[in-house]
Amino acid sequence: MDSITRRYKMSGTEKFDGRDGKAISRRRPLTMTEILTSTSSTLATIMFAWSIIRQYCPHGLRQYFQIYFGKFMDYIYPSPYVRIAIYEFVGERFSRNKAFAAVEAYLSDKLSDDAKRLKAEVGESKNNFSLSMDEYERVTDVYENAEFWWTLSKIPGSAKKSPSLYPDIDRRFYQLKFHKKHRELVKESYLKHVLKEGKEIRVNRRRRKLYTNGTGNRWLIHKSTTWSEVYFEHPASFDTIGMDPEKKQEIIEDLLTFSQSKEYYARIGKAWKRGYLLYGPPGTGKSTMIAAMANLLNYDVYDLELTAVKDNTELRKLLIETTSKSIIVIEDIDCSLEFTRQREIKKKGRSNEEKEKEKAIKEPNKEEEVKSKVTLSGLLNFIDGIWSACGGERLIVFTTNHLEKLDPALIRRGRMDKHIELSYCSYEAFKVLAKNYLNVETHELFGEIKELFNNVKMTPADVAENLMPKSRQEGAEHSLRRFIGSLEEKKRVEEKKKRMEDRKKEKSKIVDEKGDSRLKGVVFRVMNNWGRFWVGEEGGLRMEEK
Ligand SMILES: Nc1ncnc2c1ncn2[C@@H]1O[C@H](COP(=O)(O)OP(=O)(O)OP(=O)(O)O)[C@@H](O)[C@H]1O
Repeated sequence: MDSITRRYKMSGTEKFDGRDGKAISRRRPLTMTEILTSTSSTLATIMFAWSIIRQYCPHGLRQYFQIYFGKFMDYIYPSPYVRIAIYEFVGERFSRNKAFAAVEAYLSDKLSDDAKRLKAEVGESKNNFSLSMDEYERVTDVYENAEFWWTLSKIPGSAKKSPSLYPDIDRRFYQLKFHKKHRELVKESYLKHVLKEGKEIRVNRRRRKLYTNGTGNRWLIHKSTTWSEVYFEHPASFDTIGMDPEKKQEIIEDLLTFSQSKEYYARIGKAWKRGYLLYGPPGTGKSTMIAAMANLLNYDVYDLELTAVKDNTELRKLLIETTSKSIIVIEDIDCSLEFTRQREIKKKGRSNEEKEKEKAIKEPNKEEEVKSKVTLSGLLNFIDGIWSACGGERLIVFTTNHLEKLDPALIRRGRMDKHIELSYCSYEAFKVLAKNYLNVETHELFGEIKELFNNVKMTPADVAENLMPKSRQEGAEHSLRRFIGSLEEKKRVEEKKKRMEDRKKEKSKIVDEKGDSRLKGVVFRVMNNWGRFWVGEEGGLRMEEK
């Protein structure tokens, strides 16, 4: 090869003759160095071009470029995979996509041990980090022997401030990739499965809340009562409730059956809700039972203060704002409003006092606090009207100390499906409380206590208070002896009260008898003096001269 030939260009595969420009057909394979050099120079060119595009090409145009480049690549090399994107925000109003949240929860449960890019946030659960996949991490999921790949990606927003109401932020989305042969499986069941599981994980992980409706901002904001919330942290459980074990088990079974009966309620065409009426004297554990129910079923609690609700429309609004998996509670329903046998009172005619009350409700004084105009029919609609079906999976619980005062329409079966009486402490209930408060399952003093329970009525609240150790040194025996002392004292008081009542009854009986004989004497004398008396004749009456 001469010096002229050495100046010839090399293209890698063909060599050109420098004198007449014709290609010489001789070929030789590229060396490794040549491949690396040409690849890196191509990459450098692409990077350079991309950085120019990024810098000078408008955001919208860039997106078009990406889309069409993707389409072009698909045309050259058709991919057997299908991709589905689930965006974080959707719609014109940029509301958060519930599907995105469900997928996030679902995937956080599927994170494999070899996942490398994770995100830790302090979630709703107290003092706990929740881990989820970070951007561009990939999770593989297997469902019915098919493989699915999930990645979290984002479309970067423009750096410039957007003139629109909603800022042009990064748009995050989950991308689901699967082979096209699984398209039907995805459409039919996989996505539903992901949503269902994801929602369940979210519900189980959430910190439950206790809502109440107040009148705090009534005059300032919307002039209506709204729910305010705190975290629900009541520790009561059915294990700690002192009551007859069989009755307790029956309630637990009932609650669990309800919570697992979605399909059943749908099949019989009934809204998925159940009403419980808890009644009994004060301090028998009605509120404690509501907390135990919420903890058993993992439900939120809505404590509805009826006197703070302006009217039936506001009541309906509050109902719509409640979520599923919740207990709506109206405590002391007999004191809440005029629901106590309202219709019977109407029939009999109302006293002046009642008329006054009604007038006060009709013409509320603006200076005063809210005067509720919620009616019995409004409340009945709240319980089982057409609106009561929204949300589903809800318990409605009423509590009362005076069952006899309530309007029968309010508590009939179908509205209040289960009536639970919570009564004075029995020996069986005492044993549960002794176990809770003193960690004692059996004791020689239990026999004496059992005997005393046959004659003494004590509420579980009183028993609990008596069993509570009064100092750190106090042992179980000391507490039990003190408790026996209280039972005996109560027995003495009750016996004395009974004696006094008996004496009172005896006295009034004597007075009645005396009164009776005096009255008979008077009638006899009157009849004698007037010389007349009444005689019945064939069902009628006639007056006769003696
Ligand atoms: N059956 C029970 N088992 C365990 N503790 C109980 C029981 N009943 C009452 N207590 C205790 O007594 C206290 C008062 O109970 P709770 O408020 O639940 O009674 P209530 O029936 O709702 O009373 P009220 O009708 O006055 O609202 C609670 O702090 C609870 O610890």
